[in-house]
Amino acid sequence: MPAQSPLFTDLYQLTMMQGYWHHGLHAQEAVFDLYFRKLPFQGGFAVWAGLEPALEGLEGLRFSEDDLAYLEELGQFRPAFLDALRGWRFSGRVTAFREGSVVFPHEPLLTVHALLWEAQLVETALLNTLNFQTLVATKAARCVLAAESSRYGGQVVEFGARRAQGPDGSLSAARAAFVGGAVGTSNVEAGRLYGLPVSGTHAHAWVESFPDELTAFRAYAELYPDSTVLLLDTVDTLRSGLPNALTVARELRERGHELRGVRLDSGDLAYLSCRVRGALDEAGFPEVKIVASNDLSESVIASIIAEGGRIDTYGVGTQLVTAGGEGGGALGGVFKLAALDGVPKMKLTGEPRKSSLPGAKAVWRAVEADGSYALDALTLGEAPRPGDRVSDPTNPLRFSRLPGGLTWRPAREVVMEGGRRTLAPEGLPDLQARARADLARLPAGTRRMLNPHLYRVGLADDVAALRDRVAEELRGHIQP
Ligand SMILES: Nc1ncnc2c1ncn2[C@@H]1O[C@H](COP(=O)(O)OP(=O)(O)OP(=O)(O)O)[C@@H](O)[C@H]1O
Ligand SMILES: O=P(O)(O)OC[C@H]1O[C@H](OP(=O)(O)OP(=O)(O)O)[C@H](O)[C@@H]1O
Ligand SMILES: O=C(O)c1cccnc1
Repeated sequence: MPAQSPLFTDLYQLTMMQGYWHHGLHAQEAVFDLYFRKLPFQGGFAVWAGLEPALEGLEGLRFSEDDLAYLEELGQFRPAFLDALRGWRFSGRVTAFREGSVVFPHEPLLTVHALLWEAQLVETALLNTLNFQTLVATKAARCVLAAESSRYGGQVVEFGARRAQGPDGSLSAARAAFVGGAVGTSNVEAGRLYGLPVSGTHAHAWVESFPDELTAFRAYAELYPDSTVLLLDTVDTLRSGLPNALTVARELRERGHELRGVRLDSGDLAYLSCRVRGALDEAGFPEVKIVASNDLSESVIASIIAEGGRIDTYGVGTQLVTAGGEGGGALGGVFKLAALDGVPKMKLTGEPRKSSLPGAKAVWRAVEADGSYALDALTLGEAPRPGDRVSDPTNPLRFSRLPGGLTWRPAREVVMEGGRRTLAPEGLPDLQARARADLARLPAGTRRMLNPHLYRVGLADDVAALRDRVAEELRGHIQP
């Protein structure tokens, strides 16, 4: 959900805001870039998500009288500054990748051109929304790529509400998982809020609440004759759940209905799914789907498929909504000042990996003749040309010359002007479709889970030269 309160920010943004205002610096034209330095999950790509809620949040940002009263209570804010916040709104321009695009480290994913005090305030909420949703959309895309690698096909449903980082974490994870390719969620409120398909089966407690498993299965099927998915493992998957499900499937058919599916929730899911598939097919129920759950992740899904598993739908909870696994947990996106009143700015710092790129930059994506993506490049404006040199953002010693035969497209567009969205809100199915199409355009090695090929983002010489010049100027201030 968008964080629309202007108090959803770190205190220091507000204290700096007051400081800029106090010193008459607040109305300088600032340029801030939002980017991350490292791909999550040791993967080869990220799926950019959260832009819609982020823009919605920016557009609606206002200080209410309650907000101002609370700030006054904190005792650090002067009445004249609080007065200046009355009627304040975000009036900047935002340039960004379209939501659902595949994105890579070191490229500005979103750039804010705004008055310094406006841009400073919105850092926290922008990073909160975009870091988390990009992380979860990426995790979902990884699970979906794994599921779809089966020759029988496979889909992913988000099951994580009970294990998510709080109610708001669960809702935005459900949204982001859908952008990344999940077909729906078990979270009904997420379904309502975002218009996502909701689906589900039943729990062990249902079976335990009846005298025996068959009675429980029959009772559920009676109530939901066209959408029943029976959980097989409360007693014993193969020796009780499966035969009872077959009995119910036959009884439903006699009444003119079909059992929708069965769910496996423990044991060796590859082995069990093969046994269950075989039994269902043999009994004349090839259309009954097999759902699996139990601490699934992209690597477990890939393993089940490599073992010949026959699962149609993977219900992924904890690992998806908490974006677990190596290199997961959080996306380290940052928001860095790149220019102020036209003067390029950068952070140098003791750790070269963490220095930022000064100047207002354009991001370009090179497309091969067959439509696949070749590399991205940052310039100070112009499209890259064949023969231009591009260097690795973290290592100037690694550079190459751009080949010909590529079509260079601006990777981003203006999505907000004067604090108002210029891009009509896009539907979530469109965002999911964009993610799917973009992933398909990546070199296959970049989509690989293990040791993926690293997609190249290069700095054009104008960007690298500006960085070196600003860095040199900053070093000039270092005390001998
Ligand atoms: N064929 C498989 N290949 C790889 N991993 C699997 C396979 N089958 C299941 N797993 C995964 O192995 C892990 C452990 O499975 P197991 O059934 O032992 O879980 P458990 O948590 O001990 O069982 P329960 O949920 O009944 O307590 C789970 O993450 C599950 O998704
Ligand atoms: O495992 P996740 O990916 O988080 O997916 C959701 C899990 O939630 C349910 O389990 P439940 O809460 O009943 O716990 P249990 O299966 O561990 O007993 C369901 O049966 C799944 O196993
Ligand atoms: O519908 C289900 O089967 C479900 C939903 C949430 C978590 N575990 C299972």
